[in-house]
Amino acid sequence: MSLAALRPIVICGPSGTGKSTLLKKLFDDFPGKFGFSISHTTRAPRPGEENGVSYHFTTRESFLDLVKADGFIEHAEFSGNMYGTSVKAVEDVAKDGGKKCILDIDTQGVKLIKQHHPHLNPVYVFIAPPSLASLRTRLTGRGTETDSSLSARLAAAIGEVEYAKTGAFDVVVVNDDLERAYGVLKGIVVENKTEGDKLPAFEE
Ligand SMILES: Nc1ncnc2c1ncn2[C@@H]1O[C@H](COP(=O)(O)OP(=O)(O)OP(=O)(O)O)[C@@H](O)[C@H]1O
Repeated sequence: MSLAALRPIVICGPSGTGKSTLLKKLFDDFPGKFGFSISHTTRAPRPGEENGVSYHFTTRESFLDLVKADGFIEHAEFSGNMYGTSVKAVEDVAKDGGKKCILDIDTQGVKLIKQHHPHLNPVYVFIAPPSLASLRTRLTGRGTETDSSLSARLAAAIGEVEYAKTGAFDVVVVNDDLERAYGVLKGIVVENKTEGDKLPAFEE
């Protein structure tokens, strides 16, 4: 398949909106068609982890060199180790792996790609909840949140929805009924369709 047909797919949407659920269905249905990029990290490999497979293991010095060279789409430090998604790792999924790269990132990451790495030319997909009330129900139902993490995620969701309202995404998928939403997502990422759903007004 041509590299143009293997444009990376950026999947973005509020926490709890169902991104992982939808992507799991896609990976299960189309084994070998999609891939995630391999991240860089400065942490030491654990037993069984292979360089270039689990992660690109690197020294802090080379990691920082790559940061300076604007080689990362996003990077962050967690408990003393640096982690990042490099531009090259995303390109390699198509070039070396022959797969479409799926990037599950937040709106900050979307903004960084648009500002610093537009040549990646991804298809930007926003996964929207049907309403903020349903997002609250899903996050509560998942059983992973405390009161404060729930409030933080809902506050972040409002900011993400506001960003989506600016037209930053090529296409929107409203995850109301899972099978219906999956059908729309599949149309976009497998059949290269450009029609999605209308972004809800979120006026509650
Ligand atoms: N269409 C749907 N209808 C009802 N529940 C759903 C639907 N899609 C997903 N869910 C449920 O909503 C919860 C959140 O889904 P999921 O974990 O996939 O969200 P996420 O967007 O990946 O969140 P995060 O960004 O925090 O990883 C899960 O419990 C999931 O089973």
